[in-house]
Amino acid sequence: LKKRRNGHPLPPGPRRLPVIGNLLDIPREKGHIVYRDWGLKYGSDVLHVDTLGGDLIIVNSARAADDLFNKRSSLYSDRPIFSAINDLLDYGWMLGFTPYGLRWRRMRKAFHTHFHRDAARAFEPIEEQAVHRFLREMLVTPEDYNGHLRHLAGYVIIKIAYGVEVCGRNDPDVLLAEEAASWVQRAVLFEGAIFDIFPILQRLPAWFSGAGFKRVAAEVRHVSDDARNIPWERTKSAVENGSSSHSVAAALMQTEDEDISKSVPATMYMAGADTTVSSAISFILAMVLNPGIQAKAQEELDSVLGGARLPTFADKDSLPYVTAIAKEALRWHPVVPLGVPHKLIQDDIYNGYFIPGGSAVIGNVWAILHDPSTYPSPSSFLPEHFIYQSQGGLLPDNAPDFPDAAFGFGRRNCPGRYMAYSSVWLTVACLLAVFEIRRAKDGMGKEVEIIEEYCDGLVSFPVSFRCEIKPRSEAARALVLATSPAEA
Ligand code: HEM
Repeated sequence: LKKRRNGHPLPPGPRRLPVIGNLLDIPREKGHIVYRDWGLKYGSDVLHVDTLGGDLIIVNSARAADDLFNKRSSLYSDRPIFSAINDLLDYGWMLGFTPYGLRWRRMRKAFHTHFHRDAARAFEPIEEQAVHRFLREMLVTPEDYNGHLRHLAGYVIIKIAYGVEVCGRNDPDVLLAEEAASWVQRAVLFEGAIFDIFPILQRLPAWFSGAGFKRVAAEVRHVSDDARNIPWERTKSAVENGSSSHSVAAALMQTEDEDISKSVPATMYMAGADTTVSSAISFILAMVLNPGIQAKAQEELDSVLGGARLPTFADKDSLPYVTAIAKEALRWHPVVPLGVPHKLIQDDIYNGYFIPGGSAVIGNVWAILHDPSTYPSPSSFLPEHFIYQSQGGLLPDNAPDFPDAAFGFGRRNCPGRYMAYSSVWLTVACLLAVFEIRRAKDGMGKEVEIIEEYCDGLVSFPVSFRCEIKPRSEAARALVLATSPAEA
C-alpha cells in the first residue's frame, strides 16, 4: 500500500489502531451525523476509515461528490460485492446491486428507456388514479395513513411494471414483493455490518448462525426467485394470448433478453416502494409539526384551484410553494441518508489524497442536504430552502433547486427519480388540497406529543406517530368522493 501511495497520504479520519483499524470508532447509530461531524473535526470533506473489511471513504460535500461520482464516474460506479449474501440470495438481478459492467449497463439502459424524464410522464394518469383512490381510503380510515401510502406505492408500481391492478392490501404480488424487499433490506444491512458500512447492524440477528442461516437463506432465495418470476410468467402468458395491458414488462419482452427484461420490473418494487412511502410520511410529519407552512400551502392551492377541483400535474408551475414543500420533504430527512455505497475500481488521487482502489465509497446524502451554506436552517422544514433568494426564499441563486443528492450520485443515481418525484408531488398537493393534517388529541383533549425521530437503516423511516387527518371541509370531502371509484 505504501508503494501504491507514492507519498500521498490517505484522507484524514479517526486514528487507526493496529489490526483492528477503526473498528472501535465506527458509530453504532446515526452514522450520517457522526461522519458529518468527523468531517468538521478533521477539516476535510473526504474521510478515510479503516474497516476490517477494507477501506471506507466518506464523501461529505456536494463538491467532492460531484468531483468523484460525476467527473470520475468511470472509476466510482461499481458496487462493493455483497458476496456472502449474494451466494445465497442471488440478488444480483437487482439493478441496485449489479456490479458495474455489461449486464448492469444493459439493465440500466432498459430502465432508462422507460423512466427518463419524458418517458416517466406516461405514468402520470396511473399516478393520478392511484392518488385519488388513496384519498378515498383516507376519508374512511385516516389513522391508517401508513398502510394507505404503502398500498398507493404498491398499486402504482405493479400497474406500471406488469399492467395489472393490485386487488387490495393482501394482493399476492404485493405481499411477495414486500417480503422479498424486506429480506433484501436485511441482507444488505447485514452484509454492510460485515463491511462496517452500516454500523448500526453490527449486532447480527440471532438467525445468522450455522444451520439457522442455511435454512433462512434457502427460504429467502425462494422468495427472491418467486418475486422475479411469478409476475413475469403471468405477464408473458398474457402477452402470448393477447390479453396483456401496456406495461414495462410487456414492452421489454419484445426488445430485450429474458434475464434483463424480467429484472427491470422486479427491481422496481425493491427500490421504489419503501423509498416513496418514507418520503410521503416525512411530509405528513412535517405538516403536523408546521401548521403555518400547511396553511400557507393551502392558501396557494385555494387561490389557484378555487376549491373547485383537485390539483393535477398540469398545475405544478402554478404551485411553487407546494412544489417547494415536496422537494423539502425529500431533503429534510433524506430517505437513504448514506446513499447506497459505490466502489472505486482502481487507485485514485484526489486533492492530494490517495484513495485505494477497491474502497467502498459512501456519499453522505444527509450531510450534503444539511450543508448550511446551501440550506441555511438545515434541521428545520422550510420550503424556502427551494425558493431562490432573488424570489424571496433562502436558496442561493447558484444552487440547484432540487435535492439531487437524495437520489444518489453519478452513473448509479436513481433511475426512478422522475417517477418517484411525481408520485411524491401529487400526493403532497392532493393531501394539502383536501385534508387538514394536525396533532392528534388524547382522551383529555390534550395534543399528543410527537418526537421527530427516524429509524436507522438503508432506507430510513420516521418512527411511527399518531396524527389527525380530516377533510378541510364538506366541499373538500365531496371533491374526493367525486373521483370515480370506477377509474381506479
Ligand atoms: C423518493 C423515492 C426514491 C428515493 C429517495 C430513491 C433514492 C435512491 C438512491 C439514493 C439510490 C442509490 C443511488 C446511488 O447508488 O448513488 C437509488 C438507486 C436506485 N433506485 Fe431509487 N429512489 C426512489 C424511488 C425509486 C423508484 C420509484 C424506482 C423505480 C421505479 C427506483 C429505482 C432505483 C434503482 C433501480 C436504483 C439502482 C440504480 C443503480 O444501481 O444503477 N427508485 N435510489
